[in-house]
Amino acid sequence: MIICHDVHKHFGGFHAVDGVSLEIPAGKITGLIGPNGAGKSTLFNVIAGLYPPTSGRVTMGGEDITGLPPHELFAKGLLRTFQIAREFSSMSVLENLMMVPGNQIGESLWSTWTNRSGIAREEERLRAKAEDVLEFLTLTHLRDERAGTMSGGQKKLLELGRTMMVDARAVFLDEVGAGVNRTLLKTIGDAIVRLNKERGYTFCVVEHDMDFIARLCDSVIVMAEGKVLARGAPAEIIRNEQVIEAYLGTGLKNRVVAAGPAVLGATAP
Ligand SMILES: Nc1ncnc2c1ncn2[C@@H]1O[C@H](COP(=O)(O)OP(=O)(O)OP(=O)(O)O)[C@@H](O)[C@H]1O
Repeated sequence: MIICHDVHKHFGGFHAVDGVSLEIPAGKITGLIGPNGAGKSTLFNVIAGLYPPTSGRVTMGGEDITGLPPHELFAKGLLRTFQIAREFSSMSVLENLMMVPGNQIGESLWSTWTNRSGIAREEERLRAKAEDVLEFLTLTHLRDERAGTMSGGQKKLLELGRTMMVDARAVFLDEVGAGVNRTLLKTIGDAIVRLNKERGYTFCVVEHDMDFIARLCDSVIVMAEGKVLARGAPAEIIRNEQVIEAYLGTGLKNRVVAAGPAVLGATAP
């Protein structure tokens, strides 16, 4: 379980995250939603070690991980993906996956002279693992394509695949559905559910598409203006008046309740 204890992140006088305490239960899929500028990405960045918090603590499984750099969190199995997928565009899809695990034997110049068979075995192991990941994500047909030629949605699947090359425990996904077509979004959603059910991944998902959140998440945390506004099952959250007001303003709330969840899926004004 990952717990934020009264986390603050200030940029000058601006309180982007303003006293957030929340729990992300192990082995569950938790949604993090809120209007634009609510502080979701900033909180992700604090948890994933990209920003030190101004104050407060983050723990994982009882261990204090506050302010640890991303590579140390990566080694502990905590990974964050980005709104814009980052791939090595001139390398093949397969090579992008094989790049992920750090400290490969072949990375040291000395070992390239002294341990050639060890390097070959390591490469074979990585290749087999990458092939498994491609099959899991239904990307095998793209294995030799240059990653830069993939569609936005395929790049997001590849990013999910990169988390599978290491023993991830907790994965933070930032707007994995943004700009992705419905078919690929379903593939991404299915992969998340399978990783959760079959491999025990813990997920925390920032997403504006409420249908996607409702399909995937066990519970949803709502942030607004740097604070936690509400927490509950997706069905409760889409009917929570405070949440609707935070997204759209009081005057529109009756229309939202009548229209159902998809309206919350629209990017807030
Ligand atoms: N590095 C920064 N310096 C100054 N202000 C920042 C910085 N990063 C974020 N902010 C501000 O903090 C607030 C919260 O931004 P954040 O990106 O965390 O919101 P968000 O909930 O993820 O929004 P969105 O859904 O639009 O991605 C915004 O007002 C943003 O302008």
